[in-house]
Amino acid sequence: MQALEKQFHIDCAPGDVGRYCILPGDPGRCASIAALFDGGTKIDQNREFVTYTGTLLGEPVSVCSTGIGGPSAAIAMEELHNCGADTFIRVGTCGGIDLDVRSGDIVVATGAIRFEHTSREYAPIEFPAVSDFSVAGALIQASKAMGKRVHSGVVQSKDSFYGQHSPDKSPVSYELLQKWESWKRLGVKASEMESAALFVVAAALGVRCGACFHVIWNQEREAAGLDQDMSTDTTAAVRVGVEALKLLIAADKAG
Ligand SMILES: O=P(O)(O)O[C@H]1O[C@H](CO)[C@@H](O)[C@H]1O
Ligand SMILES: O=c1cc[nH]c(=O)[nH]1
Repeated sequence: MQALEKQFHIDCAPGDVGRYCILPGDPGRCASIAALFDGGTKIDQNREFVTYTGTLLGEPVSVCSTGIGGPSAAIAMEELHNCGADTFIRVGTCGGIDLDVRSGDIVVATGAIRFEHTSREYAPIEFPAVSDFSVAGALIQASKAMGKRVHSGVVQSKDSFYGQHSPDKSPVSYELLQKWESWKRLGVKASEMESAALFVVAAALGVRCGACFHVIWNQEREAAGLDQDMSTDTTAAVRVGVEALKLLIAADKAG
């Protein structure tokens, strides 16, 4: 399809969004992210895609929700790119896998397991889903500056939320359970749903993408009888994403 002026899903056109974009999954997170921009104002809302634009350090920046899963995340990234964006930070939630990852911590993805199908329509499975190095570095630096407990490493991206949480109910439980055991033994930090698609689409488009997450819970800590609360306040992860964007803007301005 030819690139339209007004993009088919996000309903934005070139000039509506900044070069720098934050991508939450949840549309309900957009207003609070835009509140951290200077002059953040709502541009449009269509389906799961809610877009605001403002500035940070004088540079136009946007937030656009992706909805849940790789297909809609890939659409958001492609259409934002068509409007001029080239630097993306996913700010999401995740469930911890590694026992050291606790509720309320921050996870920064260095790479993502491609246990989803969207990325296969952009690159052969041998191609790794990796975060942009400078974006991951900015996210780790911002987390530490805020005094947060932060973990960096590989996350698992999947298509089925309940395949993670109720694998026994699935007719393919044999595969879900065996691979989950592999993720644990390989030191995978957490599970979420969009990063693999975003990292691979970013590679296909030649743009930068990183991701940070608020840890809601850790089912492995619960299974091991370790302390385990539920944490739903994503404020810190949102601030990490915005502060990281400022670090990237400042570095880009410095050349
Ligand atoms: O909180 P968000 O960004 O949506 O991220 C996580 O939460 C959703 C599942 O509850 C999935 O989208 C997963 O990746
Ligand atoms: O456990 C979780 C929490 C958030 N998102 C997921 O995909 N899994």
